Amino acid sequence: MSEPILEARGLKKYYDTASGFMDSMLGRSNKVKAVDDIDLELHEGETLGVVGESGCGKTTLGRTMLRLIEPTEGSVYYKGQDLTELSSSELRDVRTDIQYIFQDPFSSLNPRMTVGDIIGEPLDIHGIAEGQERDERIYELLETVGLNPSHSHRYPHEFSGGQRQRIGIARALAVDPEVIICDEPVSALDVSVQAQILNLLEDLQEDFGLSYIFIAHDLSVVEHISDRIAVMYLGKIAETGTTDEVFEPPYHPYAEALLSAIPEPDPLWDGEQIYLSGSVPSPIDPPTGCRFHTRCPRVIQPEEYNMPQKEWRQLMDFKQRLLTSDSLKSIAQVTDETVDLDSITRDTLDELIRREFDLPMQLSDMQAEQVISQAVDRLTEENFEDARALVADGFKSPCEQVDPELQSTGTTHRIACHLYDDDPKQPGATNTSDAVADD
Ligand SMILES: Nc1ncnc2c1ncn2[C@@H]1O[C@H](COP(=O)(O)OP(=O)(O)OP(=O)(O)O)[C@@H](O)[C@H]1O
Repeated sequence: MSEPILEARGLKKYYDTASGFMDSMLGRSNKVKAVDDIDLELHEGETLGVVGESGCGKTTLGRTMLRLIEPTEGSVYYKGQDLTELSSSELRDVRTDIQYIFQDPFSSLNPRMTVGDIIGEPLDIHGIAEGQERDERIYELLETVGLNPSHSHRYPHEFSGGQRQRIGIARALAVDPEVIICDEPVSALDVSVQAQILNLLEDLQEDFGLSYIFIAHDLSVVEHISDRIAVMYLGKIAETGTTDEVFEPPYHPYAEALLSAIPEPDPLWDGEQIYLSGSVPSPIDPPTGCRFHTRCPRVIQPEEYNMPQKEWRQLMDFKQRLLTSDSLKSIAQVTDETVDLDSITRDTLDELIRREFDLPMQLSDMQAEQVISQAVDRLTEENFEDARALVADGFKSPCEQVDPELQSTGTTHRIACHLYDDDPKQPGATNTSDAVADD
């Protein structure tokens, strides 16, 4: 493969959320780890899809790569030149080579400017064309993106969503870029219009030899347009590879869940839909070890346990709830007003908890049964501290302990998951075939 045209190395963006003067004075700040140590490569002429749920850091990554947002740490190389070291005037020159297309085609276009001036603005800023030449370039760009050149005097509100996104694309093309970072360019559009914009982007790539980073929250959108895909979770890359590699086993359990959520029957996916427990944790205080362990359907059991995977996942959910709740009501999610939690018997509480977490009255593993049983004893006494200590110690996954590195599982395929650790001393070490068969 050719040298990367655009490359991120150890890229981090932490947002400071200190809320006021006192916070800053006292050094109290919570950092939102939006992008946390990412390596990424874009090769010439290719499309790299970047996928993940809302809030996982995709936009921050895209904007940091263009230095629209200053990175906290790390480097971004464009044709080998470190963009993080450039002065603002040097950066302005490079910005003609790397352009950005925004998600919302309406709010990203100035409503008081005609379409001609919107597209002409980058030509003016970079001194590319003026007068007659400028007008001709604008007409040519409108035609290139499938719009009528005679509409150049119209305003953005006179166009449909899809047409506005075409205007955004024409504006990006105006400076004759080499790379375009497309940030969810079709998410705000109807499905039928989405296909037209994707086709247009593909045609433009072929005609002008463009390279794209294509950001989306949905794998089905990037599936057809991407040569390679990077799956992001909570500021990190969970899996990366060619589109075929990402759509075929072995999977990162998060990528597998995203694949299973693709709405229509997908020719590349024939598994069942996987439902993830809980919601995406806060990037201010991400989970220890593997960030996905709090929701992972395949979170690894400690060596001493042997129970069905679903049971272990439910126990981990119980643990998380207990560690973050301070009342029996919130632990067992009691909504029934007739249940008096102040005088609840041990057996009733036991039943409520097991029902809430879909656990059998007797766990399949005796050692684990002992832990939950003792925890319920402590909870009946409202001794939350001891109950928490019991589950924190008794239900500890190897996945919580070490942050997994991205490791090769194929020529260009890499997964950051302890299921695929080769080093037997590492937590959760199993070989790949065991990991798949185990599921
Ligand atoms: N300026 C900011 N200050 C503080 N936190 C921010 C800022 N911008 C984004 N964040 C936080 O950083 C995290 C990543 O946000 P980002 O917008 O990059 O994610 P995303 O994957 O693009 O999400 P979406 O698809 O919803 O745009 C989120 O938790 C978000 O709340």
